[in-house]
Amino acid sequence: MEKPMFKTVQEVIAAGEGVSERYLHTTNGNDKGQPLDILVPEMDITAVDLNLLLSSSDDGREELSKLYSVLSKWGVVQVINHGIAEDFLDEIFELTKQFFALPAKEKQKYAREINTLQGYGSDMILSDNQVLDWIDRLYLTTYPEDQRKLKLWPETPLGFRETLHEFTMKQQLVIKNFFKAMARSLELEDNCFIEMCGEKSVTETRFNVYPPCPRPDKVIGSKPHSDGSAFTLLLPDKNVEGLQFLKDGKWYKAPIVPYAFLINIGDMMEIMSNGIYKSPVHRVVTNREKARISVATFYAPHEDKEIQPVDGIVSETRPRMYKTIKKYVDFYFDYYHQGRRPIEAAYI
Ligand SMILES: O=C(O)CCC(=O)C(=O)O
Ligand SMILES: [Fe+2]
Repeated sequence: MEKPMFKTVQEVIAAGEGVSERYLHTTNGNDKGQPLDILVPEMDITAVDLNLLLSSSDDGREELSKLYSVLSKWGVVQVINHGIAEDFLDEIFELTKQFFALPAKEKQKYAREINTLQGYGSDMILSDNQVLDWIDRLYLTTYPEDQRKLKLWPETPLGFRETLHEFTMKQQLVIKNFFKAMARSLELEDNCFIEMCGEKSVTETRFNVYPPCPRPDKVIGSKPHSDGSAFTLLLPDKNVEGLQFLKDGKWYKAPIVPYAFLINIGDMMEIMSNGIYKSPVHRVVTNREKARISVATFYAPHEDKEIQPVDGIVSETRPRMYKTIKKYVDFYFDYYHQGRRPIEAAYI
């Protein structure tokens, strides 16, 4: 059960309250008290061209092997030439900015209710010692259309709803194509992943704002986690860094590639690929001067679908590493807010 809700970060700032204890990472195991704002090296992830990935030319095959190497090394890739126009993506960012700039009262019309996920506000607070993230977000199920809670879809700024609908439909195509490319990169049947996820798969879009934070050394924007999705299409801020990925115990910052989708593997794809593509742990650090915005879309199988390593990926040399799982979301957030990896529950 959820604990009583707190103010949003924007409300805390507006009230001039400063950073309360609830946001502070002390020596609770989060990098053993190391400041959160230390400089970290940049990841060497290459960008892949989605259009090229799907062509059956020699260049296409070369692009697929690039995809294989970057995903098996990092679990995250920059995807360019994905078919969504740059001005449309600018519009998404503009509407996100405008929504978070609305007066608190207006945003509260779309507020998340206690014990639910969708809507505007903070993330769920599941225990008294959960360290709070310096983030406000608007979280909406966007697909299938009959799963939408339209009363939580902002009517202001004007055009938000229509543009989010259009964005969702455009992303469906990127998702299908990316699944196909991943299957080909593993020499599997084109539709194996998408079929396991099923027609009733869900997409959810999470609009994030990380306001400027006076204590970037002790306060985190988004605590270390891996996504519970099959994969996540992320549009990170084009101007403000903050997203970092963990590899072999070290943090690396994600490079900014304007208008690319940064796609990261989620736990469901880690299971379906039998661990060849791993769902990376990532976090967002805060910034003293600048607000940061991002828009993340999670694609996940319907909770009733059984997810397991796909046919053709398990062999004598690579035995099955994951159980068959279902209703992942039921325990995901409990693990998440304790800073634990829910995928551990799926290991054989
Ligand atoms: O803001 C970002 O860049 C990442 C957000 C994220 O990891 C998430 O929403 O799951
Ligand atoms: Fe994430």
